[in-house]
Amino acid sequence: MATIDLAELDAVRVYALPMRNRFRGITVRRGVLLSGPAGWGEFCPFEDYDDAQSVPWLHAALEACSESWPEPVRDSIPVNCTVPAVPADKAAAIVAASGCSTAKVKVAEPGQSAGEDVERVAAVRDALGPGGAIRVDANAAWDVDTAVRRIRELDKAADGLEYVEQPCPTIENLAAVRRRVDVRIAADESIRRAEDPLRVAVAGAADVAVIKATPLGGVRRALRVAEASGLPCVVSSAVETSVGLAAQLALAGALPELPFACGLGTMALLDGDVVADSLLPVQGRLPVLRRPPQPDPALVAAATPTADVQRQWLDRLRRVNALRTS
Ligand SMILES: O=C(O)CCC(=O)C1=CC=C[C@@H](O)[C@@H]1C(=O)O
Ligand SMILES: [Mg+2]
Repeated sequence: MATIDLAELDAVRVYALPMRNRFRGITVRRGVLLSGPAGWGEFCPFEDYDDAQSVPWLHAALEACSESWPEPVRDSIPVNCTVPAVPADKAAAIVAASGCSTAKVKVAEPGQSAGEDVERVAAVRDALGPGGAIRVDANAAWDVDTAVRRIRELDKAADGLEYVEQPCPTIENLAAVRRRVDVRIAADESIRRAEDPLRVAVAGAADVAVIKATPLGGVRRALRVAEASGLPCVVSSAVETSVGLAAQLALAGALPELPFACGLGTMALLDGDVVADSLLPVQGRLPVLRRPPQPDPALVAAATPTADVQRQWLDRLRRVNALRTS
């Protein structure tokens, strides 16, 4: 891969943006924007990722800075709105404000009950109307028997689920659940963290692959994973700013087939952005850009965290880069 060295970058800017609701246990999203000859990239591994796990995230950022993206085969992408594990009335308001006809609903949040999930999903169905599609994401929280029970309940509350994303932790668990329910199974963490993503397809564990350019090492690498999976793919974000999200849209734009809406409506989860023309869905779609959007200096300045946080992220960037090049 023809990536450049950190020393060759034109600019490095740390950002911190608040989340509108707690999501994946976080309330502030942080990362680093990098500028190179091809434009801007974003390095934003979640803070629970160690340095080795963060290496592909840096590959993704440097790809955006130093290479053009593959030729797209479509110019806009249908996206889902993402509903965090919020109370039912708030969930309905998020769906109504989104303009999207597909919603992805977080379920199985630690500390919440099965009843809260059912209420949230039912409220989302009311807000979407009968024509919309609902998918749920359990982030590997259930064992096989619990998954089978909960999926049946949620399928009923949703009046039909499009798919359930990562109900259980292991590929073997996913395969077992898939044999016992009628709802499609999508693999997310199993692909992101698996040594060999192909195993998911091989084990017959999933109907859909959730593919993320940012944690998989960039658009080109993610395209190879998508192809190797042999499954229909949904591109989903890693809750980047519009800079990193543009790479995910480039991936969605370049996939030969795109049978489902993608999980890329996530700018709505962040309270703010670093670019002026934020990639917020319009009538449920986002454009495929040919190059990353340019950050707005005033917005970057407004999102700049304390000197301590900047130092932590620049240290992290240097450590991960040392691993990348070793
Ligand atoms: O797919 C979407 O609708 C939005 C992205 C999303 O849900 C996620 C992004 C980043 C981290 C994850 O916990 C989460 C997911 O599990 O898919
Ligand atoms: Mg997921």
